Amino acid sequence: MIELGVNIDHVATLRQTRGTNYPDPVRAALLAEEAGADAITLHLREDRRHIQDRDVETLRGKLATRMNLESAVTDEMIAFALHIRPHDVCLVPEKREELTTEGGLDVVTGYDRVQSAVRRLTDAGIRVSLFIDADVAQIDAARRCGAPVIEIHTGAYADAVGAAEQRELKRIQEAVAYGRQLGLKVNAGHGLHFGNVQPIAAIAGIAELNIGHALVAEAVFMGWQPAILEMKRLMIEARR
Ligand SMILES: CC(=O)[C@@H](O)[C@H](O)COP(=O)(O)O
Ligand SMILES: NCC(=O)COP(=O)(O)O
Repeated sequence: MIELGVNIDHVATLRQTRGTNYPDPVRAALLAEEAGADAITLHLREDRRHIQDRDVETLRGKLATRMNLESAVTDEMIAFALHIRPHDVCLVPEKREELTTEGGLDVVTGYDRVQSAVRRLTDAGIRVSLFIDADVAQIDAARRCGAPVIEIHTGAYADAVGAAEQRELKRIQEAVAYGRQLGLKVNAGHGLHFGNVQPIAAIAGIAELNIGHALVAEAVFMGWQPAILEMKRLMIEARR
């Protein structure tokens, strides 16, 4: 059964916009679990533009499912992840000036740094995922550096239209098959929404989709829990 990781980053974006203490991303996480989320994903960015350290610390130990903490490969963020000890850490690239995560982690170029982070987190009992593009060399490097999980960046697929969207979908299908061939758990995420999720959810080798921005957007119109219920319904329907 394909799983849904609900990313609560942009509940925090709404809070940070005014510097209020609402909407509370911790409340959003617990309600998301009630609505069927299989995991809660949150990204503590170096610039703290949305999720704050206190959100992660408050949520720690409160989840009935599992925390998937997204983290840049920096000493600060790895130390924080080791302090929190979530079930999962997903290592992601980060650039201050980016609007959102623009591409996958370059494991090939940053191999030693990534491998060291994977080893430290794994030794602490944390399952490590690498957020990478649908690229054979990156998948090979992820496997070689000891990460048991990869998350395929679906942003290029989400941004594409027409023939380009089909090309991106094929790239993702091939990347998922290759990752599974290497024995990796393969997740996917970024930019997925009600209109484009089903072709990705239909890919049999995908274990989990991490979705956030579109759920917060849909919640404005249909409510938070109904949005999560509908996303899960679409995902399960895609697998039938
Ligand atoms: C890694 C990824 O695609 C997202 O989970 C990440 O959180 C994007 O960063 P923003 O949430 O800041 O857009
Ligand atoms: N890793 C992807 C994620 O957690 C959510 O990305 P998005 O749905 O907010 O684009």
